[in-house]
This record gives sequence, structure tokens and C-alpha cells, in this order.
Amino acid sequence: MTEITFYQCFQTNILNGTKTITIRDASEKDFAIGSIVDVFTYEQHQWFAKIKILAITPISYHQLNDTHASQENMTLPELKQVIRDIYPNTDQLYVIHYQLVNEEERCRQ
Ligand SMILES: CC(=O)Nc1cc[nH]c(=O)n1
Repeated sequence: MTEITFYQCFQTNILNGTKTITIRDASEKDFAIGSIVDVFTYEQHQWFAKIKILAITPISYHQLNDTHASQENMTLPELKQVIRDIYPNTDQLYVIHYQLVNEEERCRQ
């Protein structure tokens, strides 16, 4: 998997570094750790960043906590509502930890 999409409403927080995880279902759990992935908006499929996949850990909906909320730049009730809206019938989820890739840094590697 070499690309991922995010809803436009998350774009600012991804780019300013206040959203450092994304919680997905099993259909999006198979990114290679360490890979660099192109990031597009879900709505317009507009490219806006590259991220490095740092870790992917399974989690159930009921295990979501304040740390996850803070990593999503939300309160826990907000996060639980967002996840329920996106995945209404899914309990098994995956936390994808990522780091924004700075284009200049990438060229130096
Ligand atoms: C497009 C899409 O599914 N976006 C999501 C889903 C879950 N979390 C997130 O940050 N973005």
C-alpha cells in the first residue's frame, strides 16, 4: 500500500503535526513499517503530504483512551464519535502511527 486518504477536515492537523495517528479498519492495516506513503484528501483525491509509517497496532474500539484522543488532537468523546461515524459496525481497529515527512529531509536520506 503506497497511499492513504484522509478527510479534508484532518488536513490542517496532519500538516501542523498535531495529529500523529490514524485509526483504521482491517482494510487499511497492511502498510509496511518504515514505508513512505503519499497522502491524499478523501474528497478530491488531492495530494498534500508524505508520511512515514512508524507502527501499526491492533486495538478494539473499547480500548480507545485519552492518549489516542490526544494523538488525534481531539477529546476522547469526539474521537469515539468520529470512529463510530466512520466505522459504525467495526470493533477491531488498528492504530497507525506516522510521522510527517519533510521533503528536504527525505532528499538527504
Ligand atoms: C478517509 C478516511 O477513512 N479517513 C480517516 C479514517 C479514520 N481516521 C482518519 O484519521 N481518517
